[in-house]
This record gives sequence, C-alpha cells and structure tokens, in this order.
Amino acid sequence: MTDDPFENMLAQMDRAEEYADVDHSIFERLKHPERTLKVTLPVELDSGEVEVFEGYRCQFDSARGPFKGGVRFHPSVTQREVEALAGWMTWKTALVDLPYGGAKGGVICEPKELTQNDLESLTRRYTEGIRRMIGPETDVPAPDMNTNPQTMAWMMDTYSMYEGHSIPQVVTGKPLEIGGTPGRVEATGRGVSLVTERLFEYLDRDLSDASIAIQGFGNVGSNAARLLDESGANVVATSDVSGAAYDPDGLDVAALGAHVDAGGLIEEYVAGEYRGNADGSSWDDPDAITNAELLTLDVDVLIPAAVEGVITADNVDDLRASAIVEAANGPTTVAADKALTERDIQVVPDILANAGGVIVSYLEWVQNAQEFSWPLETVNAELERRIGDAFDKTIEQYDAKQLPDLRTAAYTLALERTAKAHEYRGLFP
Ligand SMILES: NC(=O)C1=CN([C@@H]2O[C@H](COP(=O)(O)OP(=O)(O)OC[C@H]3O[C@@H](n4cnc5c(N)ncnc54)[C@H](OP(=O)(O)O)[C@@H]3O)[C@@H](O)[C@H]2O)C=CC1
Ligand SMILES: O=C(O)CCC(=O)C(=O)O
Repeated sequence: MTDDPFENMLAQMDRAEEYADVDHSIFERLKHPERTLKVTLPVELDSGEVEVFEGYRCQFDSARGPFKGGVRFHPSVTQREVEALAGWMTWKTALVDLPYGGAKGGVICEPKELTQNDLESLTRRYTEGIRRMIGPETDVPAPDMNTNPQTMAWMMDTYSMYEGHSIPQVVTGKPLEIGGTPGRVEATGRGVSLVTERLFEYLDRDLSDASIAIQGFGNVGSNAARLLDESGANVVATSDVSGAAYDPDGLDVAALGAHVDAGGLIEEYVAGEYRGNADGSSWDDPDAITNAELLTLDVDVLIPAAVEGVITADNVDDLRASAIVEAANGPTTVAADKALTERDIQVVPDILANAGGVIVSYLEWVQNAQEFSWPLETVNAELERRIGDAFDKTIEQYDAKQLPDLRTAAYTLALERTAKAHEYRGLFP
C-alpha cells in the first residue's frame, strides 16, 4: 500500500464507488483536480538571508460552488499532499452540504524556525503568488496546520491592497476585529466533540467516563480535548511533535492548555517544566510516552488530530481503541481502514469529524456578505445543527444501504452530490 496521500484519497473513492449512484465517467472525472498552481516565494528573512520557499494552491472541484479550503505551513508539504487535501475538502463540503467546492494551499517551510516578521513576509508573498486564483466568489482560503487568524489577516490585507479596498470575504478564520466570526477558532474541535457525542449516542454508550487519547494538541486537538473534558469524558493522553503525555486517571486539560499557550512543549510538561503559572509547578504528573505508543493505548476513543497517514498497515493490529474519530485530515491509510472495518472498530471519517471548521468558515463568509455579525450562540447552534444533520444522514446511509463502514457511507453521499452537480451543469461543455 502507498504512503502517498493522493493515492490514499483515490483509494477511498474507489472503495465507495460500488455503492455510489454515480455514472462511471463522472466518477473518473472526479479523480482529477481542476488545477494546481505552484509558486516560488523568495523572502528576505530577519537574519538578512534570502530564502526561496515553494508553495501550492490546488483547486480540486467547483461544481457545487466557490473553492474552499485551508492553507498549511509545514516542512512536509508536497504538491500531492495539497491535492489530496483539496480532494478531501471537496468531499467534506459536499457531505455537510455547503455551497462550495474544495481547495487547499500549502507552503513548504518550518514555521518554528521563522520569526513573526518572516512569517508575515512569507504569507504576503504567498498571497501575492496565488492572488489571481483566489477571491470572495472564486476561492476562499482559511487556516490549517500552523496558520491562524493572524495569517488570515495578512492574506486579507495583501489581497485587499491589490484590489484597492477591504475585502474581508476573501478569507475566513480572520480576527474578529476585521470580519472574523466568533466561534471559528474552536469550531473544528467543537465539531469533533459534537460528533464524538453523536457517535456515543448512536452506539448507545456513555461518553462520561469514556477514555480518550488525542494525537496533536494544536488548534483542533486542544479545543476537542477541552470540550470533551467539559462534557465529562476522560482525556488520558495527548501529544505534540516532542512526545506524548499519558495519565490513565485523566490529564489536567486546562493546565496543559495554559502550558502550551505559553509556548511550552509536551515533553517539558511531562518533565515537570510547567510554563502555565507563575511558580512553574506542574498541576498533574503524567507519564511520558511516544506518539506511536499513544496511538495504541487501550482507550474508548482515539482522536488523531495532527498529520495524515498515522494509522497504517504497520500499526493497525496494535490499535486497542474501540472507536476512532478522525480530527486530522487523512490519518488512516486504506489498508488500515479495511482492517479496522474487519475488526468492527467504528471510524468517524475526517470529512465528517473535522467539518466544524469549514461549517463555521461558511457562516463567517455569509456574515461578511451580509455585512452583519452574529453572536456566538447563533454560530454554535448553527454548527451543531449542520454537523448533526450530516452525522444523521451518514448513519442513515450506512444503515439503509448496509455499507461496510461510515467512511463509505460519507463518501457515497459526497460523491453522489458532487456528481449530480456535474450532471446538471454538464460534464462536457
Ligand atoms: N485548523 C482547522 O480549522 C482544521 C484543521 N484540520 C486538520 O486537523 C489537523 C490539525 O490541524 P491544526 O490543529 O489546525 O494544526 P496545528 O498546527 O494547530 O496543530 C497541530 C498539532 O499536531 C502536532 N503534530 C504535528 N506533526 C506531528 C507529528 N508528526 N506527530 C505528532 N504530532 C504532530 C503539532 O505539534 P507541534 O506543535 O509540536 O508542531 C500540534 O500539536 C490537520 O490534519 C488539519 O488539516 C481539519 C479541519 C480544519
Ligand atoms: O475553514 C475552511 O474553509 C477549511 C478548513 C480546512 O482546511 C479543512 O477543513 O481541512
């Protein structure tokens, strides 16, 4: 089996094809991105050196509406990865029934080695590079790994400078002060938490007291951890690149959040080098484990919330979680997926589990178009309604068609909706 995320995305589509009511020629069309732009980004760094970065924006499919999807800054970004992520965005927006297509952007860089000025220069260069592709009605970027509201503010400002007036709607995930919506920062984690609650209801299991391991404690992982902790579940492990913290009695999620917000690493936290309060003491005393060990913990729910391709043929037999909720995009390879299906381990697929982010991005975009702002309660209620509806429709499809797993159910819905849009619009204009 392959490590290539794009091949993995295609294999996920292939698994769903036999159950999807989609004409084969349209299905074949859906395997190809509309376009990918590669940009060269020379940036003068604070150090005085000029470094030449490489970036991409892939627009995968626009049959259902403007392209939509985040921008990732990471050393392991590749064109194939960006294209896979753009494909997943297409299936995600279709599954949760947003009037969008799918896109994704990425820049190959190590943000930890860049200053704030470097990041601003790189973001502005990247935005300039892709600015003919993006726009409020054509392609609307948003945050993903290592990008955040500040990144979106620089993108919006750069785009607006070229257009000659402010265009907040060109990106979502902006700071509140320039047209962001309340609730977007935590939206993906909130969606993960809501979907986990729904899964437990469906399985007739009690989430309070369930043990949860979360790989990744960034935007998505930390917010999912906080909200699941608040709903009574027991978050027993989490990680960053430096390693994982494990406490079978439950981690102090708030303390861990304060430590990471203050710039601390998980390996420092487990070593007692606590940054979250003035006296430097740690609030709990977890064990240090590796990221690989976290994935195989005996827990009720495993939530991968970092990178793709972490649950593979090599470790799937060692997994002991009874359910998996995919907060990350593409964390499970198809080979592992088949093994999980055979073992009856329920997997809530990424295109459903992490759709809270793009749902609230859509709500931000709509507010910008209306030049009106909604309170947090309205945004959260609409998020819950939309992701809950997508969850219910996925379960209905899974039960009604006796499908092998939830991913196949989600893909058949998404592929059928996208194919229908192609049919109505005409495949061969
Ligand atoms: N942000 C969003 O709204 C959305 C994000 N997603 C997906 O969720 C996932 C996480 O995104 P997000 O939280 O925004 O990203 P962040 O950059 O905020 O956080 C990523 C987290 O994963 C950790 N991490 C990175 N690489 C590895 C690795 N190889 N092994 C273990 N941990 C690792 C990071 O550690 P460290 O800090 O040490 O680097 C960090 O804790 C991605 O797959 C993303 O595509 C999906 C939908 C929307
Ligand atoms: O909020 C968005 O528009 C997209 C977020 C994203 O990149 C994702 O869902 O993977």
